[in-house]
Amino acid sequence: MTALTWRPARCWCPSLLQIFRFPVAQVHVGRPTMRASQQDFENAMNQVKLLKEDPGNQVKLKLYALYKQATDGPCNVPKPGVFDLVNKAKWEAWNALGSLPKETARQNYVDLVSSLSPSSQASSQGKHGADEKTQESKNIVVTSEDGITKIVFNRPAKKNAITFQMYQDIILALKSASTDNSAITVFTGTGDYYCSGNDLTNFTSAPNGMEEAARKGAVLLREFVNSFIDFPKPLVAVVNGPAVGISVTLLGLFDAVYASDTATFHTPFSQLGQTSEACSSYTFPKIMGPAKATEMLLFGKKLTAREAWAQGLVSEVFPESTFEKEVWTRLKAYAKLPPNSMRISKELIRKNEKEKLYAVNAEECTILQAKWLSEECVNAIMNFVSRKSKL
Ligand SMILES: CCCCCCCCCC/C=C\CC(=O)SCCNC(=O)CCNC(=O)[C@H](O)C(C)(C)COP(=O)(O)OP(=O)(O)OC[C@H]1O[C@@H](n2cnc3c(N)ncnc32)[C@H](O)[C@@H]1OP(=O)(O)O
Repeated sequence: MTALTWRPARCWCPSLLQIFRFPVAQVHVGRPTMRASQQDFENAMNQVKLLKEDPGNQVKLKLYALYKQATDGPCNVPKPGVFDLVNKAKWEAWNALGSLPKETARQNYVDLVSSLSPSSQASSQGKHGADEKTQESKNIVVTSEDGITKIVFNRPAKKNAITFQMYQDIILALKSASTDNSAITVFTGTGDYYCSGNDLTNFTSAPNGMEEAARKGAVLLREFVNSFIDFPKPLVAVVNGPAVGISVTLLGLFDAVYASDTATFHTPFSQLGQTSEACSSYTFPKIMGPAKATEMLLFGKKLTAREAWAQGLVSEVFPESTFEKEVWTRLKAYAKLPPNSMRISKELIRKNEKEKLYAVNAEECTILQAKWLSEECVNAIMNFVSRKSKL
């Protein structure tokens, strides 16, 4: 990205003023601890003007994005042209905040400004030292180190099944990672599983009835998958063990997938009375051809890591004994590549597909919303919950 000029307190460049007015320490994943008042927000804006050191382009972009979100709400202007690099980067940073509420943006802005004390400025300028923990919720852990933001499914006692809260945490983690200092973002799992897919008990607690739960589930799923479609940096899956359901279908939206030879890939949607999601009804036939996609998505055929590699879903398979070492060594090297080149190349690959992906996602969610209310699905889930069936 073209360097964004930093002018300390007394010599503001009017054309860049908007960028520097509104620092964002970090986009909090999880709930803000308190609400910032308008006065806190204005104080923070004044504090920014007093910063003596340039906080770096990434922080300036975050400041800009949070300011716009806090004042104007979600991004509502057309995207600048591909060669208008600075305005495009600003637009992307703002747009990446999606529907983040104004109050949350204001709070994040205030938090960011207060974090830009001399001691915290080093990390916000991308000087990666020791492991910099950016977010931790119980079941999704996010860390950033060596130019890599790592998002970890961390619920090994339940084979990393994804709860309703985890979907929301991942959406926020991706938003934050899209504008942090890292070059690439990686998903992996704790324990023997990569992820066992949707937590099937998500369907069993519906205080306002199943129809309402299914409606909310479809809205959440659509936003969740869109956050993968839109993610601007290289997105890599380090599949450390078996993957089930939505954790498999999402792989079609990743840029690279590295698998241990202990990994398996299983999408038992028909067995569960459900249908495909995460755009897999489009990406899987495209990746592996319709005949192989049918075996997975309709018949629930489980693939070994090598089969998944042969069908183009996995980039490379490593022996379990050397998996972690080899993969992370490679990823650290990739993370040193010029980040903007990688982003732009990804954009070139993704941009012709985006409208199609949004449309497929929307349709899959509508169909699933109805399927979740079907007898086939309810019975399958009840059988799992009452321990009558397993994959
Ligand atoms: C209406 C509201 C909707 C809201 C939904 C929001 C969006 C959803 C969108 C996505 C929809 C669906 C896509 C999918 O992902 S479908 C795939 C779902 N996954 C499964 O069917 C896997 C079920 N699990 C198993 O079959 C087995 O557990 C296993 C993974 C094969 C592992 O077997 P194991 O013998 O090695 O281990 P096990 O003892 O069974 O598991 C240990 C404990 O973990 C619990 N657990 C495992 N997976 C899940 C899961 N997916 N959901 C909930 N719990 C899971 C298991 O119950 C054990 O718990 P406990 O020790 O007995 O307490």
